Amino acid sequence: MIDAKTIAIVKSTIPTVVETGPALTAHFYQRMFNHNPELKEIFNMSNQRNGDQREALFNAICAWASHLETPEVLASAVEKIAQKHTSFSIQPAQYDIVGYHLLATLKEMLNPGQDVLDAWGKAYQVLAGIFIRREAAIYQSNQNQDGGWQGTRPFRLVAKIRESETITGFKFAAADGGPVMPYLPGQYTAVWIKPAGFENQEIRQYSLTHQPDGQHYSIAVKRDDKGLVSRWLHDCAEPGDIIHLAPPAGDFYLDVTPQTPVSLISAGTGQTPLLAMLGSLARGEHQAQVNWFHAAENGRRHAFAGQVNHTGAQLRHFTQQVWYSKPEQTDAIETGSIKAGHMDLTPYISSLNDPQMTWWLCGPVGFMQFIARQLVDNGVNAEHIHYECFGPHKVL
Ligand SMILES: NC(=O)C1=CN([C@@H]2O[C@H](COP(=O)(O)OP(=O)(O)OC[C@H]3O[C@@H](n4cnc5c(N)ncnc54)[C@H](OP(=O)(O)O)[C@@H]3O)[C@@H](O)[C@H]2O)C=CC1
Repeated sequence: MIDAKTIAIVKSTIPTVVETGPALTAHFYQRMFNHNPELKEIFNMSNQRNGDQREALFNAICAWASHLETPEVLASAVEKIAQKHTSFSIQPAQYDIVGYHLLATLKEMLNPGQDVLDAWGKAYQVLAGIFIRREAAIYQSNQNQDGGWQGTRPFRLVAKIRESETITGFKFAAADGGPVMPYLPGQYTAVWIKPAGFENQEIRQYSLTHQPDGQHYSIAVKRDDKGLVSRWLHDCAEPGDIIHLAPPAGDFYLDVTPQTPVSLISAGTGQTPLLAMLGSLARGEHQAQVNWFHAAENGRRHAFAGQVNHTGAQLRHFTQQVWYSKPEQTDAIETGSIKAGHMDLTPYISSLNDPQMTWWLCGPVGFMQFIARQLVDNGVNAEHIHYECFGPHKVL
């Protein structure tokens, strides 16, 4: 609980902090990486370069400062971040480092006086305590599961499967040959790598694409010409290689009754968490309607078509529609379920808009905004729309 005086002081300084925003976060990160360069092994340095990480930290701090009296409003945001932190194996001592540099940054940039620094210090300690306790609980729960572990565990790459021109699947088994803990459909693992030639260790989250089998984890990765980790996985990783993985985590997972209708809506590699959801619906012999809507550039870039057809065929009530934004002559447009152009759900929403329908979105943020707008404009209850942004979270 934070006392009223502290809340009043922190709140009174929010406008100054917002005004100084980008300069403040730039100073903070520069300071922290200068003094504690070991943190470069944990932070995604690509997100540092494009500013996403800075924006995310700044937004999180402002959200916290604005809701000091009602922290429960931030419960789902806290859970999302805590889950992600566990895949980075964040430890309590790292909160002390961040807190130290945060206060030093406020002092150096704003020189607001000791009362203000003390108030921000107290508010930060409370927030850090919430994360530390939640993350400790997740670590403990992972450790206690059959096949669970804390931190990272060496896995052997057992298969590398080309799923489209740009997307490749990677299947891993624990290097010790032991079982691996289950996960919920939609959760991710994190890949930890530092191959020769990398300046820092890099950690990236990838959604788990298949059903838990107690022995393997499968992910799928789009090769990004500028992406350090995706290029390494595509171009260098070979079956037999040892790669370290974090335990599965994430708060975006399918949690529905067998009677709940489900629409899974994705673009590009955004389909990866939804593939696991589709698989779990088939495995659970889902009673209600299941719809698969997917956008890809063209047939060469349309991954997992076979897996979706195969899984969909096991479902009692299944429909599928696919859109190609840049179709090629060889693509069978307007035959079967493939259309040209961007995804347009308008013709489907009214027929699908069972009040119980749940909508699960994953893809580029702009795509999810585009689809969420179509849904909401056509009367879908926003509370039935679930989505995930990889990288720092955005509100649709
Ligand atoms: N668990 C998670 O949260 C995961 C999230 N992702 C995210 O999913 C995204 C996948 O990206 P990627 O595979 O590169 O997708 P692409 O850029 O290849 O896009 C796939 C399709 O979506 C269309 N599209 C993209 N943006 C829009 C838009 N604003 N409105 C309408 N249609 C759009 C594209 O059309 P066009 O050709 O016109 O661009 C294309 O047809 C990434 O942002 C990634 O971070 C991926 C995996 C897991």
